[in-house]
Amino acid sequence: MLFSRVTPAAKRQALREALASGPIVRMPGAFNPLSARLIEEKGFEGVYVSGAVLAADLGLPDIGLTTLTEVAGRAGQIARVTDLPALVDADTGFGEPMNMARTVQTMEDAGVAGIHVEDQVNPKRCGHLDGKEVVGLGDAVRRVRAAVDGRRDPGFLVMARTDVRGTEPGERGLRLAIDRAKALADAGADAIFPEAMNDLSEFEAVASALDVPVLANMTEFGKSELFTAKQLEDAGARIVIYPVTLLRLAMGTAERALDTIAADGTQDTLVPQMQTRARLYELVDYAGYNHFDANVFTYRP
Ligand SMILES: C[C@](O)(C(=O)O)[C@H](CC(=O)O)C(=O)O
Ligand SMILES: [Mg+2]
Repeated sequence: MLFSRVTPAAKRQALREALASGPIVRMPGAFNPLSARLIEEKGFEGVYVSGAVLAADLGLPDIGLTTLTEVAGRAGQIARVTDLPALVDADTGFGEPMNMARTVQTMEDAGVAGIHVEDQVNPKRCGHLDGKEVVGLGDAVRRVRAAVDGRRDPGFLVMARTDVRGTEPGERGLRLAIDRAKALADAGADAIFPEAMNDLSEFEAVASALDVPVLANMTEFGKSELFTAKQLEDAGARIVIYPVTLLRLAMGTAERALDTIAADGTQDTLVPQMQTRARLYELVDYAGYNHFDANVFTYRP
């Protein structure tokens, strides 16, 4: 049935082991619990819970309006239906360092495997937009230290994201981002998310300068080209996220479908593109609930 029997501690361990060796860890963004089921079935190693998706889902821009309670609630709903580890976007930590400690503990309680916290000022914005601002090194380090000190499960992954790359163009921006990443790793971050890298050589430069795993963000319509998992792995990245991909595809399809219904007066031509009723029931394990009540699953395709 639709819940995971793998404990949060075991999921955290699995993520750490996968990051330490073997192929790159691929994490598509789950825009809801159901899509997390699909991600697991298709053989991915983890699910990503995107702040941009969560905000968009609520009809909000991704500028730090969502609350810890909202994000942890949704992340927990996603984590409970999959055996995969979930990595959650904790934006700037939902407050000052003191809040950061509480953020980590709330995320632990939600059963997720780890979070990333970024060094942008509030209000934050998408890491691939221009005009971002970051906090000073001292504040960025304090956020990471508070997260690391606040966690109760040492297996819980605290990833530090730096948005410094996007604040300065050229070679200097990259150098500053690497320096910041090193300092955040020294402060105790288990992994680094260097945001808005321009090309593969930049991922390579960051990964080779650090002893901790590095994440590559393959968001569409951003600063980075869309590299393959293999290319990123060869460049030294240990984890790749496709944060908004499924939502963008689903919304693209929804928009076109509405146009078709409005134009034709029926959705009839769209039915072959749809996930069938049978497939949906399979994903939610409708039949499994018969264990409690044999009259529940009466559907025959
Ligand atoms: C990864 C990210 O933080 C997210 O919230 O998913 C975003 C993605 C996006 O807006 O495309 C980001 O800042 O890169
Ligand atoms: Mg985000």
